[in-house]
Amino acid sequence: MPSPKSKNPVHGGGSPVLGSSNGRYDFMSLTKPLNRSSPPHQRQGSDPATARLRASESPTRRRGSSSSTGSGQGLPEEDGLRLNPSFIRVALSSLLAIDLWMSKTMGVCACEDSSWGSVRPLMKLIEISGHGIPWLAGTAYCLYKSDSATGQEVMLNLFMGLLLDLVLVTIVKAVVRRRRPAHNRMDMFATFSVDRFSFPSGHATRAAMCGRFLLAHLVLAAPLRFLVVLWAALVGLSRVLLGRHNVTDVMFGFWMGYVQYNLIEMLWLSPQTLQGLLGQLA
Ligand SMILES: CC(C)=CCC/C(C)=C/COP(=O)(O)O
Repeated sequence: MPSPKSKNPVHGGGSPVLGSSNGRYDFMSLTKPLNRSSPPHQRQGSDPATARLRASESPTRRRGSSSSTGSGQGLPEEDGLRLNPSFIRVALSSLLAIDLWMSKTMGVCACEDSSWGSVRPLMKLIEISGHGIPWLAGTAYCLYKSDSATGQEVMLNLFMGLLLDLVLVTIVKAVVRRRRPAHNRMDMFATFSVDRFSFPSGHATRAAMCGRFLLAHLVLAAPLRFLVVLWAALVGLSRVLLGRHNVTDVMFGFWMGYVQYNLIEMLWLSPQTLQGLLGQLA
């Protein structure tokens, strides 16, 4: 008499073609027919074709097929469910491999001895142009110096946007915790502890957000507008050339900064809102 385990060939991580003679389970060849002494329900699918089909199934799928007791019904649906996650996993790991390879290849200013090491000082200058401190200090200074209500409104919203950017980037970096590329030298000035992580690039978010802000509110002349776009692109590119970031950190940073600008527009502080807020505080 078969043991309870052999009645349910699905459990125990074993194959439906487990032999159970004298109480022991042995893996049997999947291409050989099952032992004649097996009960009829175990002999289902004992022909070589079905056995091969089962052999190609993963343990998870075998688990899932217990309800159809080897009838084969429901397989196409299960195939759809199982193929997708593995396809996504393969696609993601391929993307990651390409990202790491591209980032390493492009990190040509990562140190002075790198192939483009002589350009490193220029890249570091571009880095400073996208750093949070000059942007916060510059905006606060313009806010203080501005004598028109419109100017103050614009500068205040830019200042709030810069703070929002710092908070959001900190949160995402702390959650994702992706390490910076191995070839990066951590010699950036004024960093927070969360800046040991690289995803997303804070410089890229700031460049995209401030770039959009400048284009929408401050820079109208066409040649200057081109320079703003060029500057934002160079800030992003310099992150990879300096070896600070992987390409995907910068791409995501650009996207995040772009969306952050939409957020600034949505939460725009008008003088009336500001007066209301200040009135509530007083
Ligand atoms: C200290 C302040 C106000 C901001 C820190 C700015 C900073 C160093 C961000 C890191 O940027 P990446 O993520 O692009 O390396």
